[in-house]
Amino acid sequence: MDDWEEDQSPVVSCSSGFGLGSNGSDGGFKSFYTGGAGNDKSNSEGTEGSSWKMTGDSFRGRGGRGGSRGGRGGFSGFKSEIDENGSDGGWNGGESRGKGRGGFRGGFRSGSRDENDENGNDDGWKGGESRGRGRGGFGGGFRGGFRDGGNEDTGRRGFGRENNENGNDEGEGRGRGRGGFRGGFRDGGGDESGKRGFGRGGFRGRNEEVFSKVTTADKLDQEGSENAGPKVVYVPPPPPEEESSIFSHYATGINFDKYDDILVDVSGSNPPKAIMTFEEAGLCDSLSKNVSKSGYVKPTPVQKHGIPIISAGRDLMACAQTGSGKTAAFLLPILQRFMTDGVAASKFSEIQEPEAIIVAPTRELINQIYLEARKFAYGTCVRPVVVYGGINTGYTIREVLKGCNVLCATPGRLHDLIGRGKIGLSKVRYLVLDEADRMLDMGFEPEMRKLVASPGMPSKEERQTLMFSATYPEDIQRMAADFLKVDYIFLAVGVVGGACSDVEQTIVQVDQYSKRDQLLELLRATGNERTMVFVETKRSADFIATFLCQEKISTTSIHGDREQREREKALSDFRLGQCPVLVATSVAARGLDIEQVQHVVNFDMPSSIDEYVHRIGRTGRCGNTGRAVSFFNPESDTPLARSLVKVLSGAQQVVPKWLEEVAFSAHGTTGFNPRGKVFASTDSRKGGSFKSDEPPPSQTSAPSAAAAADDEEWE
Ligand SMILES: Nc1ncnc2c1ncn2[C@@H]1O[C@H](COP(=O)(O)OP(=O)(O)OP(=O)(O)O)[C@@H](O)[C@H]1O
Repeated sequence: MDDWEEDQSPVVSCSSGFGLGSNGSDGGFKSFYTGGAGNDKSNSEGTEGSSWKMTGDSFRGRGGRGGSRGGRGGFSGFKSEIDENGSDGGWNGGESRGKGRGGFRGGFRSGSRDENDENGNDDGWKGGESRGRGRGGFGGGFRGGFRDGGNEDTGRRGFGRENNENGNDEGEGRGRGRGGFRGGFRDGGGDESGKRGFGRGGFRGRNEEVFSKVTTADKLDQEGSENAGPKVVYVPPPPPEEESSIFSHYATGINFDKYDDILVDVSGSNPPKAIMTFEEAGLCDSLSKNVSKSGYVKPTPVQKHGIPIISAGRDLMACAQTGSGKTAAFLLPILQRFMTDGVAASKFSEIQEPEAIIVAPTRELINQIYLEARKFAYGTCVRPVVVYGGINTGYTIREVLKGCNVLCATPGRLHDLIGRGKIGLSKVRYLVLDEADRMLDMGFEPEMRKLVASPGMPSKEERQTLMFSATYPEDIQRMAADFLKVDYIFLAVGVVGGACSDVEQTIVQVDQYSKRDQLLELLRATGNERTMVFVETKRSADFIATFLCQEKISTTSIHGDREQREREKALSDFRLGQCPVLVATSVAARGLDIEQVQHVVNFDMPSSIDEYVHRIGRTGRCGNTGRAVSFFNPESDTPLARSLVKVLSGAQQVVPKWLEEVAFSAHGTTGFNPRGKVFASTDSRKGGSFKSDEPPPSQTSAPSAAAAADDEEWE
């Protein structure tokens, strides 16, 4: 990536006001405009840091902010946006064109709204254009055109046409740029839509909200700094206040009691004895009440073992199958300790020092963990807070400063708040890594190392570190040991990396071109049952969602190119059954606990077997049964065959003959016993016996290459 690209601040949102400006460096120029309402427009060039502000009479909120940042010798990018409450209507547009090194690179994005929803989110239409030439040619792009993203009450004026209930956007794009074109007409709607437009093709403009990895996330939401990237305006709806919603839960399934039969392996010196009931956990009254209000009658194995281990002050690396209650396994003992020892009373302070920090890889997952923490802490003095990217920083900071005992965070936003001096680490007693293998893989490992090395963070000897996942590649286990005390306990419930046996897994051999028809057939057969369809790239998520909508299957989608507001709306529509089909990338593969997901479809096979295990684990949770159908294309998915056979066998599933043959032919037969004991519950300190059969990276499958190209959307 060249310097210029690193300098880009993706456009996050656009809404009201009209802004035009630029903010350059290195011999470029810098200017900034904060505009109020309507058509006000500023175009300031060549002024270092000039700025002006106005507040529109007719609008309550601060107006849009527009700016374009330029790299050396030019400028690029544009953003326009609203304030955190987004209460202002009007319209907004922005344009930027500029010269980059050796050429132009620029962008334009404009937006407008007619009416806001209650959160002030920008519905209505948005349009945008970005044009420009980068080094040696075009590096700009276009995204937008007309975008009509409203709900029923919005988005009916302006240029946008009436949109579907899902708020999917329709846009027109034109442009040239490196890598082609993305735009054209995009129409991703529900029943009423999806008929117009040319889909999304080719080019992908650069100034979109695309990456939410830490480095970008740090830039994303910086507020109050002219040098910063665009301000994120989204403020999520407040969490439920009524007890019935806080404690709403789904019933455990018929296989819940079978959890007791799962083999458990606890290794490490002097592990505390498991508990058999919640009463034995010694929870205080409030917690006990909250546990029963949550519908928990008896602990799952990971809770039976995990709770006493954590209560005894031991570090823990725990592996248990998807949907088996890992979240409560770490939350309950932490909260109990806080109740026993006391925590700082929640009160406003310019810096908050949480006693527990929980990190997870995606925004939706950390929010879910927060809601669980809030549920179990209900009626106690412990205040959990959640922070994640894609929502307004000012709002987030205000929430944190009100008091924070348990901080649930995605890494990018966590580091941002630490950097701003809003979070101090010196009181941290618990550090929890949920989806620990993901938190320690290449993407997040540096962030985690940075976190534990941050000023004030107690050393591993002085804090308790807890790691949870359903999968633990051995190399990650070894690395995880760097974060844990030497005598940590390794807890494996069932087979490490094994799939949940309550999910009936079917592998269907397909070729690339028959997948869509097969998906359609399958979804027509499942009717209104809730189904998650996993695809490998963000682009195909949009494409498949659009296709299904055109086929009158009410579908929504979630992936990292969608704004946070859209992501949360999609999830909520899916949860509520308004859209029974959710097309998702791996951003939704881990941790999400959604009631009544009966089916998972792997439209594209994932590139790793662990990802497969997490994806299919979105169904068959908490003793309920579920089904997973996976489209296996031998042309691209063969490298996964052998691991897949093992996972199927390990979960007592039927292994198709053809898959065994593919697995044999791909890897030879030495030592291959598809029916044998396929996994061991293995602590890597014992030498380990879990060996991945996935090929080394050079042999990765086509989807994984595609995914790499599309990049992924972890927070
Ligand atoms: N002891 C229990 N009794 C009844 N329900 C439970 C119990 N423990 C957890 N649950 C419920 O089971 C569901 C799955 O729990 P949770 O999300 O913690 O699973 P998980 O192991 O973290 O899954 P994943 O690996 O997918 O992250 C949740 O709805 C949770 O409330």
